Amino acid sequence: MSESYAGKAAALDALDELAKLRDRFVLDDVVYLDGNSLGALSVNVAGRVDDVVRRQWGELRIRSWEESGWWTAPERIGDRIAPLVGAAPGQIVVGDSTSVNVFKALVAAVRLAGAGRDEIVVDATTFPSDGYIAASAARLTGCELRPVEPSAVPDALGPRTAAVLLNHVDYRTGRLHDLPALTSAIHDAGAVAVWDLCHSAGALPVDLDAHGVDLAVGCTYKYLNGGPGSPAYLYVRTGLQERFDSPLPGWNSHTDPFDMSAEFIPAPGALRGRVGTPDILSMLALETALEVWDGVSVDAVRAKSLALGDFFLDCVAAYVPGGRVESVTPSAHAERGSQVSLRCADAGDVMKRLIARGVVGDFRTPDILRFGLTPLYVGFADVERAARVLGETLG
Ligand SMILES: Cc1ncc(COP(=O)(O)O)c(C=O)c1O
Ligand SMILES: Nc1c(O)cccc1C(=O)C[C@H](N)C(=O)O
Repeated sequence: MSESYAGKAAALDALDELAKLRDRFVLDDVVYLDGNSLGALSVNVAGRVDDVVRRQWGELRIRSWEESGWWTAPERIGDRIAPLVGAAPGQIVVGDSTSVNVFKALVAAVRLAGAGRDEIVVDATTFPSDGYIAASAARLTGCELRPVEPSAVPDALGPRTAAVLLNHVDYRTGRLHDLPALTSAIHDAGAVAVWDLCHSAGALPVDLDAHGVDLAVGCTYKYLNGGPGSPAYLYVRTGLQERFDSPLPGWNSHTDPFDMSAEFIPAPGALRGRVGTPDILSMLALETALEVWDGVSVDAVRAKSLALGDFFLDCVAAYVPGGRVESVTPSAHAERGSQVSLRCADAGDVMKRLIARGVVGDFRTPDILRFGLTPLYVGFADVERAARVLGETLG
């Protein structure tokens, strides 16, 4: 049986048009299925960081803010991310962590919603940071916080709803939520839609502009491979930019930072989503990491991601003794992100054993084995091996 799945994997890899992209990354013979936590290093990054450190910083020093394009990096790199999430230029700035951008977006969303709306709806299954920040944002803005399962959000909306914070893909189960339908329901209720794209950007089409999303945030260290702690991003739809009132106005959000005036006059457009001095080393590493996307279509990435997920699940069904694992990731393509999550007894120990045998995924409490599928560098033979080693580990 193992040979037949190995044979199928080889045939699928031979037909895979994205397979050649693997050479753009620094990889070894480990099966790396943790790109949904930390994406792999792309080959161009080390040289760029070396140049930024030695020449731009070491030799040009302060001149680099202008001459090396440091000052405009947040919006320039935002525009580089924009096509990957279906956004026209001028709507994304890069900087700060996702958590900080969730705070900016959510408080700004409540301010955009206006008087009389005093309720924040938050995804009840959310990644913890978003939940903690939503609770704090609610206290700060005098709103009530309502945690609601994403599928129940339409029924929970009402005239009091100011803002809704949702995850596009659930970090634990890999479930993809219906962004177009939920955004539309939120708008019908007169509220502002804020989406967290951490687990979807770079893995599947998001189409922010087409679906009229108001505000969005995401990290860049997962499917965008920006590196550990690489800066996050904030999307502010063009039509809302002039009313976007950031709860963190810093000198970099000002229309004329070097005016150093006591009065705050927000920068035009998405730039007002900036706060303080950008983290240049991480930001320029990210800019270089994004070069791997040159000539790559997000639709092709999505098609491969789904095929990898289907094949992995087939291999798991074939190799893993019955009843030892249960997929909590929906099988329907329209409901699946780019990971497969398996519920498993002793999942923490099982993952340690997999990692010791060269299959790297991760464990999420209480009982989830998480396998991230990054189509830019994961192949069908990788997922066949992962399932085989899982079967041997549990056998
Ligand atoms: C969905 C989601 N939101 C927010 C975060 C937090 O991101 P950060 O650590 O960049 O603040 C993460 C991951 O850490 C995440 O998966
Ligand atoms: N940001 C991370 C980190 O610095 C260390 C380990 C993991 C992470 C993560 O991103 C976790 C991730 N958001 C998750 O989906 O679980």
